[in-house]
Amino acid sequence: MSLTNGGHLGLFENSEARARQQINVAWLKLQISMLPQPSTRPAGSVMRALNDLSESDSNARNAMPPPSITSTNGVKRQGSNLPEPAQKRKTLIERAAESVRPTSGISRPASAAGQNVSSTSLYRSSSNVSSISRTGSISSRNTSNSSYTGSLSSGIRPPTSLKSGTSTGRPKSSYGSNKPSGAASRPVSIADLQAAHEANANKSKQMSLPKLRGPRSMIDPSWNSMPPPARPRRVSNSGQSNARRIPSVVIQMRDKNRDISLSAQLDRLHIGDSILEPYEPPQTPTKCQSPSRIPKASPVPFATPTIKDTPRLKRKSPMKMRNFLTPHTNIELPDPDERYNDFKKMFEDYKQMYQDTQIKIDSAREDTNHYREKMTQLEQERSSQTESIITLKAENSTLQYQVESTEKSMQDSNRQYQQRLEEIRQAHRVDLDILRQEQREEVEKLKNDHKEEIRELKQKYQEELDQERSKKNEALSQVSTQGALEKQRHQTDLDRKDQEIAAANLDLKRVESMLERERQMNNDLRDSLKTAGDNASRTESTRQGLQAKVAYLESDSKSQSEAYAAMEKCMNEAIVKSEAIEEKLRTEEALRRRLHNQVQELKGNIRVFCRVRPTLSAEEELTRMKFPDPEESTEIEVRGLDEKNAMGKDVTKTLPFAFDRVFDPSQTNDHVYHEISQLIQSALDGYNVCIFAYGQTGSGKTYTMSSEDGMIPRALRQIYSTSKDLEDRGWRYKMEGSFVEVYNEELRDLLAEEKSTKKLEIHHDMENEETTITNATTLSLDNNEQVESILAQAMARRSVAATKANEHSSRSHSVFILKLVGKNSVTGKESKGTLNLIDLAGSERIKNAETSGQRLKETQSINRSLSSLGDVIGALGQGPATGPETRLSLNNTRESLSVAYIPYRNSKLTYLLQMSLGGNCKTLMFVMVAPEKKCLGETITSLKFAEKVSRTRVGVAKKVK
Ligand SMILES: Nc1ncnc2c1ncn2[C@@H]1O[C@H](COP(=O)(O)OP(=O)(O)OP(=O)(O)O)[C@@H](O)[C@H]1O
Repeated sequence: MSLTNGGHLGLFENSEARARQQINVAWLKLQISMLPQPSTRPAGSVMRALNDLSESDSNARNAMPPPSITSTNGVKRQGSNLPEPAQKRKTLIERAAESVRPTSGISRPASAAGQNVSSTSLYRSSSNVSSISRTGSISSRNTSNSSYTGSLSSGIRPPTSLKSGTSTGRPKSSYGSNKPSGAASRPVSIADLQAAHEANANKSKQMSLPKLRGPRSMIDPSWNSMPPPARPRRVSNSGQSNARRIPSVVIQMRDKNRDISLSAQLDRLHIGDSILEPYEPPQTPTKCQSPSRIPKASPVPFATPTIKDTPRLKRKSPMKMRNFLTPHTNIELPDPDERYNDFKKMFEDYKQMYQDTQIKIDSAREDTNHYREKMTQLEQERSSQTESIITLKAENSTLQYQVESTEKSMQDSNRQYQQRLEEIRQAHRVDLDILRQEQREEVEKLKNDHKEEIRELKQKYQEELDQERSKKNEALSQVSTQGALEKQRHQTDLDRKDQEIAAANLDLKRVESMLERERQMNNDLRDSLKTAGDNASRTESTRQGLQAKVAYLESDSKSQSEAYAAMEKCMNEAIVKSEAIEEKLRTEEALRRRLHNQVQELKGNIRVFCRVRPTLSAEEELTRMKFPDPEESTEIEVRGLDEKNAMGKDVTKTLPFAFDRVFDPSQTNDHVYHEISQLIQSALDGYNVCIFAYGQTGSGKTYTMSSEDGMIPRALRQIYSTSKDLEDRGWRYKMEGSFVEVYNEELRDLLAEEKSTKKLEIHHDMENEETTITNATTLSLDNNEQVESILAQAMARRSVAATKANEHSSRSHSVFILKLVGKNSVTGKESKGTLNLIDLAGSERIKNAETSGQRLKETQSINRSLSSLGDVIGALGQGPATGPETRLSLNNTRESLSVAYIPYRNSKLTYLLQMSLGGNCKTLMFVMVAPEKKCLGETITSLKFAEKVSRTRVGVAKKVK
């Protein structure tokens, strides 16, 4: 739409511009044609001007650069292609007036040459205007062209700067066109003027005015580039001359400001040898007022020549008036006839020029009419274009309105759609909320139902579970009760079976021993029987002989009496032999006991066994120990503490120890007891046997002595069993046991009632070599059940005592004393032995123990008693070991003190064990060793003490009387 409008407008403006240019050119031609023809030079000037115009026209047509090319002075036109802001549309007349409106460049004074020669100035001025107009035409043409090509730059007009460059737009063919404007100050000589006039005259001859006329302007494209009617610049009349005043022809244009006076121009002609005045530019630039209307052909634009400007010329150059001709001027005047002829010729020229001009006017009138027609057509076209534009604008407005209404309706519909959408969304949201609420309620309801169901199910299952559990519990309790009963019954049966087995074993052993004895006796009896058989056979033969004798005696009574006496003699001899055999058997039993005792004596009266318990924790660091003789098992090597030798080097010694027997950690209580069982037998044989365990706390003393399979229970069982075996040989034993402890140098009864406050005291019967503890509870070991009872009670008391005195459980020496009194009913012999099984308190260094108060007292007491034990053993080893003498000397006589002093009274423990230590008793010491390295110090101390004891020889044990 805009393109079409632009195209229409551009076309219209082009037409308008062309019309205006045509009018201007016609107007110019008309003016030129109306000019009075000078006789010679002016005509030349006019012709030159027309020729310039033609050349300008030609130049414009032929050498006109494209719209974007530079102007004639080489300066590129600026902004010719730039769109101008929209302007108020003007009428064709106004535009025509604008195109001829003089610019500053136009009003600029012409060159000096133009100023000095009026005609030249006029035509050059015309040329200038023509060039300006051509420039304008260029602009118009450019506009026209751009209207077709650019179609958006229809309103582009030549920039003012281009218009102002009139000096640059001067045609090259114009007079002085090759001169720079700055050279205008040079005075022009008459010779120059004449040369110029002649040149113009020659050109005017070549010039054909009719070429400007004719309908060519309508069909020739170059006509479009014709300049607008150039308005002759008002030439100032400043050019004064001291020459004679010559009536000048003034061409008065419609605008009197633009009067061009030929007379003034003629005044500038140099007459004679007068000095030509330099051109003086007008004080104020001449304004070329554009006609508000297209000039009509009717008014006569020319005025009659006047000379009214002459005084003004005089007035402007008062100084030069002195050079005017005066009656006194001595100047040789030219010939009047010649001057007349010149004037006449000039007149003819003017006349001719007038006629030509008249012809031109006519032609111009025709052109004007033609232009008017054209104008009318153009006006019609314009109006039609305007109407079409209006129509198009209306259509555009309608379309815009439709577009706006459509957009508005679209916006409305969109808004309605949005509203509808929002309503739908709102409704959807509401529905969704309702649905959500319903679903939430439903879910809640379902949850509640499920919870209720779950709760009911839980309750139901819980009840069932409880019932099932109660049933199970009942069944379990029944089963457990039955199991417990069954277990108890089984345990009872088991115990009974064990007892039966033990009894059976004992019986078996007893039977075996009895069998052995019976076998022996049988053998003896067989021997006796054999002897008796022999005797009987002999007796029988004797009897038979006697019977024969009786028979003979009957026949001979004397011979019978002699046979009876022989038989009686044989019988008496058999009885004697049998008695001799029994005596021999008793003698052999005594020999066995003696040999057994000798074996024990060979082993030593104080023997030392070493036992290393196994480690109780795998994380503990152990002492490096070696058992170098696994077969004999009598040595042990202990890697000692780190020490520094004399050189200051770290030295770790390996300490070897040798004992009667060494038990490594793998050895059990069974292995240990097997080694001491012969010693237990000695107690039955009437010896005092003392077995004690020595060692630091936690080294395994109680485990070895008092545990269920320890030495005490095993000893009791063996003693009871052996005593029963000896019954077959006539021995009857009475066994009484007591269990005491020595705590802080006090005796406590472990078998007494809990609330017993009886004080225990030790009494030695040196005559009977018997030790008694007053107020101590003694349990009799008369049968197998009693043995187990004593063991159980002793262990219970021991545990009760340990529990009761837990704070001093390892702080006391426990002593189990079993007295064995036997009597052989056959031989009538008696034996008294005592078995002392002692679990000593743990040896402990005070500096290692956190001891204070009661604890310190306990430790001191323990250490003192242990030290006394060592002293006693050491004294026994150093003494004469005479046995009874020693005891007697210790207890009864001061004289014997010199023999040996055994410090039994230094502690309750040694005093209690006085009868069990020394030459007439068999002593076995267990040195218990803990394998942990943290116990290494105590271990070495214990081993050294045990080694000292082991080296002690206390004489030969004797049977207690
Ligand atoms: N040969 C062993 N085999 C297995 N465990 C043992 C052995 N010897 C000792 N023990 C264990 O070592 C721990 C300490 O032993 P026990 O109580 O006999 O030492 P103790 O020397 O009597 O101590 P205390 O002097 O404090 O009474 C016990 O738990 C015991 O069972």
